[in-house]
Amino acid sequence: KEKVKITKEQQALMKVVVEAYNRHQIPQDVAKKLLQEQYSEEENFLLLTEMATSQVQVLVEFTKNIPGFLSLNHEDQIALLKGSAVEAMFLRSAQVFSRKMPNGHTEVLEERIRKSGISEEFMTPMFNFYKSIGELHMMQEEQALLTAIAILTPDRPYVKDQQAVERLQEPMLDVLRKLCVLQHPQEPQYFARLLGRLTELRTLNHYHAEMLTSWRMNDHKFTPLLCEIWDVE
Ligand SMILES: CCOC(=O)c1ccc(NC(=O)c2c3c(nn2-c2ccccc2)CCN(S(=O)(=O)c2cccs2)C3)cc1
Repeated sequence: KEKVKITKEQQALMKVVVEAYNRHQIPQDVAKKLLQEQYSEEENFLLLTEMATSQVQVLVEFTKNIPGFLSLNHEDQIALLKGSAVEAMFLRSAQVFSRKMPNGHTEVLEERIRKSGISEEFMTPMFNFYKSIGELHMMQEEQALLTAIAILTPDRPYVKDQQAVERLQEPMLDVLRKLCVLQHPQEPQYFARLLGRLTELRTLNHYHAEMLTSWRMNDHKFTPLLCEIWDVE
């Protein structure tokens, strides 16, 4: 049984990624608003738009701190951000949702999101994903690395130099694999389960695209940043 050991460089890489990941959380006032007063469907939608917009800003800051990302070809940097924006938001949403919130808060939050004008057929896969992430009880290191791995997916549309992206993604996969072995010795398949969530996450891209179309039908407005990153309007 080879002794799994995280090297000094891998420790350093993990530290940079986790610190960048933790630097931004949902602005407390916004999250509080989502949990408090009664809101109309319209106001819930606006709150989610506000939160999703701040999430994109956070995603860009986080991504810039991924070692090596800024040395990628500029067009490829944009292609990776646009290709992973929805997945990164739902990964982050799942972590917010499954965080030990004071009991009752999760239900209220779920209620708000259900009453925000999002079509029903999108809700089920979204909440199933939140629950499947919650069941993993991921450590913050695992959450941060998994988000970086999702962003550094080489086969996003329009990425030209896929090898350069693979060279950044591989060290992340390697340290996450070692971390899973060390943190979950009784669960040899834990790493595989984490990567399986990335596959489930890709299906949410499809649902999200459908959702955007349905919103545009009943002319819901998004912020310029969301329109830019989601390629709408
Ligand atoms: C500053 C750092 O920001 C964060 O950490 C952060 C984390 C999570 C979120 N999440 C969300 O905005 C969000 C959305 C949904 N749920 N949900 C959510 C919020 C809290 C907990 C769990 C889930 C469904 C629809 N989308 S949407 O983008 O399609 C949308 C629909 C309508 C207009 S925009 C958004 C935002 C910021």
